[in-house]
Amino acid sequence: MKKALLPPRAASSSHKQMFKKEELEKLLEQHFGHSGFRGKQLEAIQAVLSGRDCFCLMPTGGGKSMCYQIPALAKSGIVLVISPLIALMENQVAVLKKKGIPADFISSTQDACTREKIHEDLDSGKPSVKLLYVTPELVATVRFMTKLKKLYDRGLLSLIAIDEAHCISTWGHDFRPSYRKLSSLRSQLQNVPILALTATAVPKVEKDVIQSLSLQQPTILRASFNRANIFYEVRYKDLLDSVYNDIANLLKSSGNVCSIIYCLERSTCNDLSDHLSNNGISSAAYHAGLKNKMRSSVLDDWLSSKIQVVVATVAFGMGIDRQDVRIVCHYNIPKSMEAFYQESGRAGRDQLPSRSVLYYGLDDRSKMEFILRNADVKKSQSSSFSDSTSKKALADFSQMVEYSEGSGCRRKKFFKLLENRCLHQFVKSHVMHANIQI
Ligand SMILES: Nc1ncnc2c1ncn2[C@@H]1O[C@H](COP(=O)(O)OP(=O)(O)OP(=O)(O)O)[C@@H](O)[C@H]1O
Repeated sequence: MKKALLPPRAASSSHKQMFKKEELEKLLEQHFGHSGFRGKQLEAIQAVLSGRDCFCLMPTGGGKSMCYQIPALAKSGIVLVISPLIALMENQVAVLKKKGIPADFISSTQDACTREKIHEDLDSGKPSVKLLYVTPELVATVRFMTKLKKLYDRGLLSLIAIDEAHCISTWGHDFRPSYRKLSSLRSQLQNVPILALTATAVPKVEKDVIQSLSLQQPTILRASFNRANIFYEVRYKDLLDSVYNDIANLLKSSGNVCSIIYCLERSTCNDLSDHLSNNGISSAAYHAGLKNKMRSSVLDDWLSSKIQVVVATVAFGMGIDRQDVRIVCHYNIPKSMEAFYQESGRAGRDQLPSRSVLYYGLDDRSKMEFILRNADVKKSQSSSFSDSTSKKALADFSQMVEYSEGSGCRRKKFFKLLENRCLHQFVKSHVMHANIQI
């Protein structure tokens, strides 16, 4: 079947456009081979296609990218995708190009000639690119903003999608100062719908994202963040003879499955990876202490299944798109429920049964409490870091401890803690006059 875009409709008349579910499903089927939309995808797509701003909370692996990829195919004009990681952009663009969808990215890693070609296309009468991926840093430059304004004035900008939108919020677990600069988008490009996407379910973050981006009466969509295909388990380090052996046995007994093991310290990544390799498990360490070349070769080997297990610090994660991660282990307790949700959520993005195994020990608990307190002391010396921020970090961590030390069904406990946290914060801090769908 020949793949086609929908008949062109002028970007300028976009606000009145209505797209039927069947039309959009056809695009999904033709271009991506999926038989139907998942979770809140359809609502998000219809919201932005009708010209509305939208805040969309979907779980890790929930299919957030479809929420801007389908609009790019449905509408004339360009969808600008703002993404925090160059590796993630490269990956998505390569996948889209393979499918024959005109996508590109602009980044410092490209040679000048490639960048120039993209700019020439953007300046041409009829740009061919449908999805343009850029970093928040680029958007903050005067040169690129001027280019965006020109596209906007010519009616060629159909949507701005902001991936990992929680990075804009200091309340999020991944705050990035460059995201703050995106707050000027709304005033500069007034009528282009903005779609903010995240898997971070904290109301304070949601409120912050919506306010910082000045979203106008946004459609707010929240899919359930329960990851039904992940089995959650906690193992007590103090009851095990050797945690390293336990992990090796877990991996061996599961077959040679794709796995990530998160450790707090680089030295543990190296040690544990050596131990696993000596036990016949194909593994490598990944952390910020390795040279760039080494890091990308480990990533490539893991993405192409040359190695199955990566033993990593949390430097390995955001935007890593391998669908069939079957096990995510935490060798040390994470610092918060949100961090745990994101990290464990890298398992089972293909929706097949997967496992999260957390190794918990009292020493680790004390170590993390020490780190969180110490971070407070360090920051308060150099800036106006507030006491409440440190209290928050320790309170967040205490929930992680509650999860680890409690008994009964981990899934229930995990999602109850996350939900309570959200409801509690919702009541305290969230007054929203918008179209909210849960
Ligand atoms: N409607 C659908 N039907 C089947 N598979 C889908 C559908 N939508 C997306 N997918 C697949 O789900 C996987 C995850 O999608 P995507 O990378 O967009 O997730 P994400 O929400 O961005 O996750 P993360 O927050 O972890 O980055 C991809 O392999 C994608 O092809």
